[in-house]
Amino acid sequence: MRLDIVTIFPEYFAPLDVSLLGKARRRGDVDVHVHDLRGWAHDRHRTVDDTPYGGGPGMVMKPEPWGEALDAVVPPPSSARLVVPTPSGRPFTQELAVEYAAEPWLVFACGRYEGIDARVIEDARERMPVDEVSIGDYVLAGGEVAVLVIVEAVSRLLPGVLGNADSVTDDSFAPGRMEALLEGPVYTKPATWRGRDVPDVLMSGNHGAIARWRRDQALRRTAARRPELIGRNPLDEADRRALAE
Ligand SMILES: COc1cc(COC(=O)c2cn[nH]c2)cc(-c2cccnc2)c1
Repeated sequence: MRLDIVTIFPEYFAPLDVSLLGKARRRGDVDVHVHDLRGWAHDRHRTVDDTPYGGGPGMVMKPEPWGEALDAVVPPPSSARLVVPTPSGRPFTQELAVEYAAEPWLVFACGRYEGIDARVIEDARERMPVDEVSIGDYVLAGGEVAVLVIVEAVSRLLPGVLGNADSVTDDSFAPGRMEALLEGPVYTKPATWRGRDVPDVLMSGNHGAIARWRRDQALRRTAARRPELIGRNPLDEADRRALAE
C-alpha cells in the first residue's frame, strides 16, 4: 500500500516510523511519502491561506497550492483514493478502516485553519474518489492528528503488521463478526495483584464458560457505555439473561 500525505506540518508524521507502521514500512508493506504543501505555494511568503469570501472568522486554505499539490502527488490520469479528515465528514469507522486497508493507494489532505477551499474537493472528485471523514465530533486545529489515527487504524489491519492475526478479526467493531460489542475487561499475570484476583472462570480452562463470561462482560459494558450499539447485535436468550442480571 502506498500512502501520500500532504500537510504544512510534515514533521507531524515522524512518529509513523516508530509505530506499528514502522514495521510495516520496513517490511515494505507500506510506502509512505509526506509532502509539504508549501512546496506548491510560489509567492515569497509561501502563502497557503487567505481570508474567507463572505467574511467570518479565521482563514481558508487557498485552492491553487492544493490543486498543484494533488496534481503532482497523483499525476493525471492516475487515480488514488483521497481522504480529507474534517469535522464535517462522514464518520470514520472500523468498517471504513477495513475498506481502506484493501486500497492500493491512499492520499491524505491535511486541512488547517477553517478548512480548504471547497473547489479543491470538487476538482479532485472529477478524477479520483474523495472521502471527507470525521474521526469524532470535535474540532482539531488541523487534519494531521486525524491522519495519524486513520493510518494507525488501517495499518494494523494489513497482513503481517500485527503479531497475532486473530486479534484483528476479534476486534469489537470488526465488520466480519455479526456484532459490534465493546471489548470486555482483560487480565494477565500475576493472578493476584494488590489483593485483587483474576476472575476464577478465566483460570478454569473451561473454554465454553470463558467464552460465555467474556460475552456477558462485553454485553454489560456495551449496554452501560454504548447502549445504541446493543440493537446492532442478534441477542439470544442467554444474552438477554446476562443483560437482565
Ligand atoms: C479540512 O477541513 C478542516 C479540517 C479540520 C481538521 O480535522 C478535524 O478537526 C477533525 C477531523 N475529524 N474530527 C475533527 C478542521 C477544520 C475546521 C473546521 C471549523 C473550524 N476550525 C477548523 C476544517
